[in-house]
Amino acid sequence: MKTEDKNTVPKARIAVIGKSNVGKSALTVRYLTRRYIGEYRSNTDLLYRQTLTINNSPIEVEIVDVCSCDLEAFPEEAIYWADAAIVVYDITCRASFNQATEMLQKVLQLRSQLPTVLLGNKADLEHLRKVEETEGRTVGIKNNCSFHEVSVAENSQDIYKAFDAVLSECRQAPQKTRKFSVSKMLGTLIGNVNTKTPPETKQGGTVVVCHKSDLYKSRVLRRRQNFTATASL
Ligand SMILES: Nc1nc2c(ncn2[C@@H]2O[C@H](COP(=O)(O)OP(=O)(O)OP(=O)(O)O)[C@@H](O)[C@H]2O)c(=O)[nH]1
Repeated sequence: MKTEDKNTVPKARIAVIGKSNVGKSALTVRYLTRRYIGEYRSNTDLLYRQTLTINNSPIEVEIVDVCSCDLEAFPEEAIYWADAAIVVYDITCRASFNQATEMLQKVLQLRSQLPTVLLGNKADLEHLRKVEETEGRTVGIKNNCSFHEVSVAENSQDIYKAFDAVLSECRQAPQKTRKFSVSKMLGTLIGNVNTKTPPETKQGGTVVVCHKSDLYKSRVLRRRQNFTATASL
């Protein structure tokens, strides 16, 4: 987490990763907007930015929703970029669980102290379940990270608990040295070399649509604002 000085709002970055179609975009949008949007275009990474209040204190949160379209490659840059990771699988898809398990291990190899959560999504589809809850819990325990089964569709309260807990952990973590600042990177992402922050929307959030391979090189392809209104995301 980055804190620039006493008066600035602390910042935290979360990478949401997992196999394609597990519900990463739905999860991120649900957490930030409380809304469920069923269908998303999914050929780009999305960077969300919003100021939230956690434990009565503001925190500026950036969440990268990593697109899984590129042969399911491990999103290493996102993990180096992040202050926390949320690894998602779909309880109706064994392959997504296997991939989440591998991803979790890789995350912790690269960043052993990174606050990490394992989420088994689509818990509403009990009749299609292929992964038992105990299996997820066991992987969580083995990797020393918290675990929840959730349904983004049904607005499980554990979604908020998981994000809020990881953000609280970020806030408590000592500041780490960054290769580049959040504001500078975002400023560059939106094509503003003066590093001014993008205008806030009424809901206080912005979403930046980024090309997967260019996100961490700070090159923007397109910008959207007011993501709560862009239901086609
Ligand atoms: N039944 C059910 N469907 C869900 C849930 N969460 C997401 N979905 C659906 O799962 C599909 C994939 O959701 P996305 O959010 O696009 O998944 P993603 O992981 O971002 O997919 P990629 O962008 O391909 O990586 C969509 O049809 C969602 O409506 C859930 O909790 N329950």
